[in-house]
Amino acid sequence: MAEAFLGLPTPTEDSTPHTPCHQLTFRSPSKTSPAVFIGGMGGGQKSYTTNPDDYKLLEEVGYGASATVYRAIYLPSNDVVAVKCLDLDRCNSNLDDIRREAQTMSLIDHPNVIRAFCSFVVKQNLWVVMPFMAEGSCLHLMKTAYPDGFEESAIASILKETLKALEYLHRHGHIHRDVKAGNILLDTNGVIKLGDFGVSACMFDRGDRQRSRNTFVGTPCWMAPEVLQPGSGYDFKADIWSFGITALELAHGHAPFSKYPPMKVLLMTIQNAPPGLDYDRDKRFSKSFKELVAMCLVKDQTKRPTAEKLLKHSFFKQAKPPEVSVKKLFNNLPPLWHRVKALQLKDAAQLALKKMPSAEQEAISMSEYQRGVSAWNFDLEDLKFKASLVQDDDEIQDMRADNVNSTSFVNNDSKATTSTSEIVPSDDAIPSGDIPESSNPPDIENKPNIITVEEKIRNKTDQPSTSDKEASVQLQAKSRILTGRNRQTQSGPLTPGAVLNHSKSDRTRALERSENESSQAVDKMHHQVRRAPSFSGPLNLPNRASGNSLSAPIKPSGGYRDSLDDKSKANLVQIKGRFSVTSEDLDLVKDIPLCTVPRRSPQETLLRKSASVGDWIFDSKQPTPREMSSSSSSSVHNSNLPASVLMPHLQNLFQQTSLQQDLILNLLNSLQTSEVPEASQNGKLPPLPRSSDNNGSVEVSERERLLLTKVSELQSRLTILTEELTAEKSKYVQLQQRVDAIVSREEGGQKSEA
Ligand SMILES: Nc1ncnc2c1ncn2[C@@H]1O[C@H](COP(=O)(O)OP(=O)(O)OP(=O)(O)O)[C@@H](O)[C@H]1O
Repeated sequence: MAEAFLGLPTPTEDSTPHTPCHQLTFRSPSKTSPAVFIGGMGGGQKSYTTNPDDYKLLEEVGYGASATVYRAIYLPSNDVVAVKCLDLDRCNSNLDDIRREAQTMSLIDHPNVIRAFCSFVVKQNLWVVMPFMAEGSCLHLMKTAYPDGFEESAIASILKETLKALEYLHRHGHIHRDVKAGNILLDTNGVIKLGDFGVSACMFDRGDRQRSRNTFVGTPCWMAPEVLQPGSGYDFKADIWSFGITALELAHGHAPFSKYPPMKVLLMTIQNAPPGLDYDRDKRFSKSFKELVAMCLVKDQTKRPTAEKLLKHSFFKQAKPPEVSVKKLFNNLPPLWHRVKALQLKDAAQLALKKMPSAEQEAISMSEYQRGVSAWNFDLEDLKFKASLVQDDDEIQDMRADNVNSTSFVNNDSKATTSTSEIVPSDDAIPSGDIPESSNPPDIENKPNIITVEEKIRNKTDQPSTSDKEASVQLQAKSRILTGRNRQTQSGPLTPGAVLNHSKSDRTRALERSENESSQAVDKMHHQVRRAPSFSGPLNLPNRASGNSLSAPIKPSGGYRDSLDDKSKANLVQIKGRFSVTSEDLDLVKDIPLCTVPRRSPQETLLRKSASVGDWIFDSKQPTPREMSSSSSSSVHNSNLPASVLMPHLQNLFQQTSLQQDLILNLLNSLQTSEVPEASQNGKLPPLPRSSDNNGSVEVSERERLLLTKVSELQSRLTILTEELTAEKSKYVQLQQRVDAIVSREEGGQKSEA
């Protein structure tokens, strides 16, 4: 099996649309060039074709950051399958990468890991055909019927099966990177499989993806600290951390820190003691369960046990077969698709509450978060910077209380210890570039998926919710029926351009949505949920990208060049680093505390306020004050122009210089009035923004260094300007006298002529 992961024999290309599905085939809608590449499927399985017409898509049973999952009928055999429709236009990976990952996914062969029967492309979607897990994910189940989590016997079974899956993947050199309740799938007979491994996880987790979607959305609740640490590598032990978080999620109905905004979650994960089960609050859980969780949630990844070792933990000795402990959880529940609809309605309602314009970005994050979707896509520096700006004392107080209550089982040496009653970052809780790289286990010979944090950061989401069971039962919406044929007629041929064409895809999906002939009201709400992250542009399928990149408003988050859409680019005035200014944003200059600075037109303004975080940018296209003053004065000196021309020019120069001086002074005042100048004069860094509980452990960010440098530059420029201004003033006075003399001379001459 290891060979299967590490390298595949080249499969034979198949160009017949209806051949049994041993291939991953990229197919054009016209079917004239059906086979672009081929994947494989292990022998001894049922055959599935790569012809989309052979699949009748029924109800939607799930959706995530990048995909929508449908229950479907495979018409040739009447088998019920799940078809995951992955949105390829969210992915900048080339087709070879996708093929490689799809091949890997199709070769997975373990009873606890979802495998792909086959995959093929329909328009800009990759369809992945896989077993249908009729009870959906643990997350959906909790949201529907167990908002406070499952009982321990069910948790033990679920975790044990999940751990078997992880042990298998790790043994074959793979990191799942998305272990969470939303990816633990359940079948009616109690079978448990870990999903979302392979195509979506791998193909999107490349640097390209991050480049295409640079703004953070979502929450890093499941992410291991080392994944969040710049410069520190991580390995399969990151999955063990996520597994521990998942254990807490199953126990409480939500992941730890899930009530906090993503930015805070990131800081808390890095700085706080690890979360855990509390001896008092979690009395219903056994000591061995608490110990297991504590073993997984050790910040030093080298001290986390392997999946193999964890499987031998005493907690799993008591685990019953899932048919006994898990199957009963589904009693009396409505069908999965009704539950999913109900959850979507609820999401829509919650999102509607968050539609305050000022909270748009937070609404995006929280919406995704509540839906339990995740993506590995945010800019860590941006995130940290935003996190450092979070000054919500109330929430920080909550955080303290929460940690006091919940973090009582801290284990840094694989031994249980009781935490103190306040947040005291342990050594390994302090972000540091010194965190040791974990040594790779000898049994993993190949790690194609091991990545560095600069390339990709894991981002996972969840939020507790109450039961939707009643609402689900009441739902009488008819099922939407979309056939592969219908879908296929809705867009042009598949080309690389089409695959990456964002707006086209969106339009296509909007058309697909409009096909829905049933349950109009429900779907309207549904669409609102889907659309929510975008806030503009065409209707989007659920995905995080829509919320955080191309169509998202750039003002609240600060846009990157890559994430600016065409419209934004058209208005672009200036981009410097992460700060961008559009023509619309120029008006924001009015936000400067202009106590002493007269309002000027944007064209005259040299320093502009960024739309993103109120930073300032110097417009290099415009002449610097020095250039202006020198050119002005030289033109005055060398000119034989008449006074009537010179005068306005000099007055303008004088006014501009004064304004610039005022502007710079004003800027300095607005920057930590007393601290910054002092610090810069002393050559020290100014104090950093801190959350109240970090004990001074926030890293000095590159941005802050840049800011300080900029302040120093401004100060020296101010000094120069002041000198120049003085010189100009005296020149002005002299010139004024000369002009007066010339004028009086001319007047005298005119009088004498008269
Ligand atoms: N084989 C399946 N059978 C039934 N339901 C499924 C199946 N696969 C996925 N689902 C449902 O669809 C949801 C989304 O699927 P999946 O997690 O694979 O999508 P995704 O876009 O990769 O999500 P994310 O990246 O947010 O985890 C799952 O949480 C689950 O509820």
